[in-house]
Amino acid sequence: MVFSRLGFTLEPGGALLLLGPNGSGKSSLLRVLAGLLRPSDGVLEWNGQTLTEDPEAHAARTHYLGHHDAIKPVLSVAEMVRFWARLHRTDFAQADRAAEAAILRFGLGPLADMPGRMLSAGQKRRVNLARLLAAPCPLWLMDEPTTALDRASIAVLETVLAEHRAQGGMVVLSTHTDIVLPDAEILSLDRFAPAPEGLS
Ligand SMILES: Nc1ncnc2c1ncn2[C@@H]1O[C@H](COP(=O)(O)OP(=O)(O)OP(=O)(O)O)[C@@H](O)[C@H]1O
Repeated sequence: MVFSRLGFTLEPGGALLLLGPNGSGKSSLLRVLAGLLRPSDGVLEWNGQTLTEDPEAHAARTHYLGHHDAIKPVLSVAEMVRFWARLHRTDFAQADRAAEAAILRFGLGPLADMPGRMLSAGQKRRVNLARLLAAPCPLWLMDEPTTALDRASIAVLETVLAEHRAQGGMVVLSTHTDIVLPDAEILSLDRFAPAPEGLS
């Protein structure tokens, strides 16, 4: 067991910051919240409806950014972001405009035609972050999103997070570094570690 007796509620515009040492369960909790991992006990609800009742609806309203960047080596930056934008919209012209705006927002304009295999670690991470803006979703689940980002890119991300929340979006984010997330509720995973055997 990784954690137990853990509970929280996230309101529109809210943010939850997951903290804790390596192995305390931050990624596991994010995967549970994304519907990728089933908890052995407990429930997750969205507006009173259990997630398992309609997993596709939950996937459609959720962005999950895990440790691995979803980068195709042969696709260009523009093609990858456009792919994500089109996946979430029916109006392709609108999707392409959103993709372009997302690319510019994360400073990827000069790299738009660069194939994924030539990107640096921080550039790959920025392409993944551009997905957030290219395809609007209310719930952002982010596993250490600042990894490999330079200070300027972290500042852009902080602004993007604030704008998302100002529009009623929600964020659950794990990190080992400092990130500005005003009024975020803090969940320290080590507080929910199961008691060692014999002490429970
Ligand atoms: N697929 C799996 N099967 C078995 N155990 C796993 C699996 N994935 C993770 N674990 C274990 O669950 C625990 C929590 O891992 P998790 O990746 O959630 O931690 P974390 O808090 O995100 O760590 P880090 O800060 O290192 O990213 C660890 O002890 C890990 O070994």
